[in-house]
Amino acid sequence: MDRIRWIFSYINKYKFKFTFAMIIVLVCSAISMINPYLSGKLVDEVILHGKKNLLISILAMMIGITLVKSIVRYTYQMLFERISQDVIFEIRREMYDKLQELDLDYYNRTRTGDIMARMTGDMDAVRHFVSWVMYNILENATAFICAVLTMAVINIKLTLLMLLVTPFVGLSAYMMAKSSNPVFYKIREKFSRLNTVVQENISGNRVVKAFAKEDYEKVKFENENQGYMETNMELANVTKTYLPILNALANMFTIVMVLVGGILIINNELTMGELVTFNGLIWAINNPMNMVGFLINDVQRFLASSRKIKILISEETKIKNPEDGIKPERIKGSVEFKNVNFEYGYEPVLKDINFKVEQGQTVAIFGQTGAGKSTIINLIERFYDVTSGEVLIDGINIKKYDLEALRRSISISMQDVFLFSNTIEENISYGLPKMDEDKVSWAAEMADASDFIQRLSDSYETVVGERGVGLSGGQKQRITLARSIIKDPSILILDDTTSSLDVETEAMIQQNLNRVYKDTTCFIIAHRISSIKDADLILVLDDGRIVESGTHNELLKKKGHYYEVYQAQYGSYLSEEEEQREEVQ
Ligand SMILES: Nc1ncnc2c1ncn2[C@@H]1O[C@H](COP(=O)(O)OP(=O)(O)OP(=O)(O)O)[C@@H](O)[C@H]1O
Repeated sequence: MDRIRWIFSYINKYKFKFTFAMIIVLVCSAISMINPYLSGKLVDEVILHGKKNLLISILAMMIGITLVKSIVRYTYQMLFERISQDVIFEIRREMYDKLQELDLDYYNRTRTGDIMARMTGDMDAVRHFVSWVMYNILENATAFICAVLTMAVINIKLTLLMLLVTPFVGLSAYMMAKSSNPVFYKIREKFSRLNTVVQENISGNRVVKAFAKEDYEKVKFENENQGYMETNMELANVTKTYLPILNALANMFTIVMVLVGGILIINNELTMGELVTFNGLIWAINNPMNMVGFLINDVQRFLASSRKIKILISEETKIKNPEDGIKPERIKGSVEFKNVNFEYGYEPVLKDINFKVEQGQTVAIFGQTGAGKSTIINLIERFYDVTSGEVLIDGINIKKYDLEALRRSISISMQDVFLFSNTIEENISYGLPKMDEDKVSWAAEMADASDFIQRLSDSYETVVGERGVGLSGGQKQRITLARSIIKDPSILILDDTTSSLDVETEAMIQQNLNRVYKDTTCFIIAHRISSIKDADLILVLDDGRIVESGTHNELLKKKGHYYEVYQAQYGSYLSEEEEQREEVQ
């Protein structure tokens, strides 16, 4: 019931259109009674009593009624279709808005295939319900009621005897609904799994090919496909059991009508014309019985799909955007972590992190993989909230900033490079209010990407990503770097952004950044000492703790973890340099 209430909360916006559509369904059902009634009159008055003068007018009325009925039916079908499209448009928009609002935590625990299933198959089930199932239920119910009333007026005895079959239809329909209900939820789940397998196979296509695992993938798909098919067969079996019963019961109406109607005619309790009217109305009794099985299935499909959509729409994001959050013209860029602890689940990932960076400084975060470097960045971007402690930007807790204003001031070039399947120009200027070609080529130059972009067949107009040319890892990194640079951020974060670049290119990019972004606070995560040695502050992270911090020279003097890595990376070159330094000292 809550899902019916839910869909009506959308339909209510079109309540005048919807009420009008319902009224004309009722009108259509009512006028559908006229032709069978006229057929009866034709038999009784024209054929049996020879009133030939009535023939033309009765036939003209029947043609007129058929025409009016067709127009009214067409009108309400179009109205329901229109309402369903409007409702779906609204739900789809709400779902998409919600997807934009949801935080990383949601995406970490939700399969992409499942989200896609909600946006496609589930939405279609809801559309079908509003555009077709609803008016069919209404049409069949009103036609049934009108027919029963008309029949009752003509002959109550025959009507009541025919209606004796109805409780059996109701019972069978109830049993069918009860048996098919769980199967629809299973089908919905299987469909989502099938979607996930396909989506992951396409996204991970290179891995599949590199490992020559096409056959393995085929088997994986085959299993899901088989599971989906079997669950659909389970539904077919339920339908197969009950549909013949419902059809047989529907035919019982005709049998009772012919049998009892015949006896009543013999007893002069019914005229031949009245039996013809009953016969003309029998479709309105039979049809709902024949349709009830299909309609039950469609309603169940709607219930299963709308549940999934409703869950997504009512999903709560953990990262709350404060009401009246601070929206500074421009954030300056000082960053402070005060006693920060953080865990994704139950395992602590960051432990008692304390550091302060002034505006314009460069901070490097250094440490083994899994030490928690990207997590620190996630907290600055407020992708997650700290478990305890505070992250301050310009001395203010980041939870007090308006999320959009905060993220607008921070630019991040991520570890996982992602390009949209669009032109390079669009990728670099992503999200900017208006395209500025000069700015795009300036950003590309800063990221040392302009040379290779100009060598591409369509230069900045080259389409990359899914349908476009393939780019090397370093080229993609440089495009994403240009995308971060063009934003003119207060805080620039380079999360392993230059790992695919050679040392000279990396040095050149860093010089460019130092020259142009003097006032921008810069966070660099890198594994190469050469990438971070000029930083104002280097934080050495180990198992979620800052174990050392200082400048390159200070850390070397400490002869701790940083020094060990330095030695490992520079080897014999290092010993010579040290000797020279000692000689100078
Ligand atoms: N979304 C997540 N859910 C649960 N645990 C996570 C999540 N992201 C990271 N972790 C865990 O948190 C720890 C720190 O991860 P993080 O990505 O910050 O490390 P990192 O130092 O950046 O590593 P790398 O250099 O490999 O990128 C790891 O143990 C990782 O398994």
